[in-house]
Order: sequence, then structure tokens, then C-alpha cells
Amino acid sequence: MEPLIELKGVVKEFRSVPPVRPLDGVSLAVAPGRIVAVTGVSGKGKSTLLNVMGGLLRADEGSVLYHGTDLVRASAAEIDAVHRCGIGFVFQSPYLFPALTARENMVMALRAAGQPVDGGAIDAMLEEVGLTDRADHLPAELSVGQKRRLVLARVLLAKHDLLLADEPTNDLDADWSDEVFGRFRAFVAEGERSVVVVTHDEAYARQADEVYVLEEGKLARREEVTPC
Ligand SMILES: Nc1ncnc2c1ncn2[C@@H]1O[C@H](COP(=O)(O)OP(=O)(O)OP(=O)(O)O)[C@@H](O)[C@H]1O
Repeated sequence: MEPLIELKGVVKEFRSVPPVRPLDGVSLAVAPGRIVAVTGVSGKGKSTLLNVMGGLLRADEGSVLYHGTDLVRASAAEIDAVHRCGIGFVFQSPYLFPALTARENMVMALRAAGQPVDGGAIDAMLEEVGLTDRADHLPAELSVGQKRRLVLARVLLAKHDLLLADEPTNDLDADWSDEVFGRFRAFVAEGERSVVVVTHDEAYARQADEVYVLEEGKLARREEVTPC
């Protein structure tokens, strides 16, 4: 099966003093219908990997092929189109429009993606993430975990086919973390879609279809060890 996204030989170096090279020849193919987890210790480049994969950062070498477009060499207009309709992000910090209510934040996300605004679908999604009674509140009036659930609801409603989620369960308790994973599973079950989730939580990562570890700029697949 054709991968939904494929990274080949990706190198990314930050030319700081001293320079840092979090990605040093990373290759990864993500097939449709898969949840892929990337784990590894703090500061090793997991967020950098997601940013390069989603075209937010340009790699120095290698390619990131998404529906035939190499995001490393794509124009700004091509990258914009990919972000509107193809690749959705859950950032480590939950970004919301501070002057808009929870529901209005959802509406804004759909408009930005050029998608029809379906009030019923928004309310259903808000209910699924337990925010019905907070729908008319501003982000500042939500708890940190509620903000995170709102960000997830927002991205899950927009019809992307690839979701890149950076530590999506930070600030969530175990029940909500499981719930979020269930939403990811439902997302990939709806056709040719995939999720790449970065997490430092090993137990969470193990629920994914494939687990990779990023270490010293290299990505290695973690093979399951079958207990005797
Ligand atoms: N814009 C930048 N300029 C210079 N160095 C950077 C930049 N962004 C990230 N880095 C460095 O690159 C390395 C990888 O950072 P990254 O945020 O990708 O790691 P991470 O594995 O996601 O960490 P964490 O788990 O703590 O979120 C770190 O050493 C970081 O300091």
C-alpha cells in the first residue's frame, strides 16, 4: 500500500552555538489507516520530526513526500494548501483564539480549512470531548485539560487525512488519555487517514500500530517482544 507520507534520509540541523542535529538521516513511511507513535527522551528531536513532517520546518537534506509533493521543496502556497486540507496539527501547547469561545474556535478552524460549518457536528464533537457546558466560554475560562480537549476536538472535526499530534495527552488524566486514543482510532478507521503521535509515555505509545524511538538523530522501530 502506498504510504500516506514518506520521509527519506531527512537531516535537520539547527545552526546554533553549538549546532544541534536532531534528525540525522531519518526515514519513515506511514501507511494509511495506521497510528504511529514516536517516543524518546526529552530534547532528542521528536517535535522537530513532527514539524519537518508537517512542512512547518524545512529539512536540510532528504525528502518528505505527501501526496506527491515534496514538502522540503514545496512553495509556501503549496504548504498552505497542505495545512488547510491535508495535514492537521496538535501542538504541544494548546493554541486557541483567546477572544473566541470554545464553539467559535471550532467554527474558525472549519472556516480556515475551507470546510462547511455544521453546527450539529460541532456540538456533537464538543459533547464527545466533554465540553458541552463550556461551549460558550473563552479559553481563559477553561482548565488546561479542557483547553487540550478543545484543541483535539477542533482538529478532529476538520477533515484532514494526516494528524500530527505532539504530546496530546499532556494535562489529561488516564481516562481522557484513553478517550483521545479512541478518537485517534476512530479517525484512522474513517478511510485513508493516519495519525503520528509523539509521546514520552511508553505505555501510551504501546497502543499504537507501530512504535519508533528517536535517538541520536536516528529513528528505530521498536519491535514487540512477545512474552514467553
Ligand atoms: N529553533 C531551534 N534552534 C536551535 N535549537 C533548537 C531549535 N528547536 C529545537 N532545538 C533543539 O533541538 C533539539 C530537539 O528539540 P525538540 O523540541 O525537537 O526535542 P523533543 O524530543 O521534542 O523534546 P521534548 O520531549 O522535551 O519536547 C533540542 O536540543 C533543542 O534544544
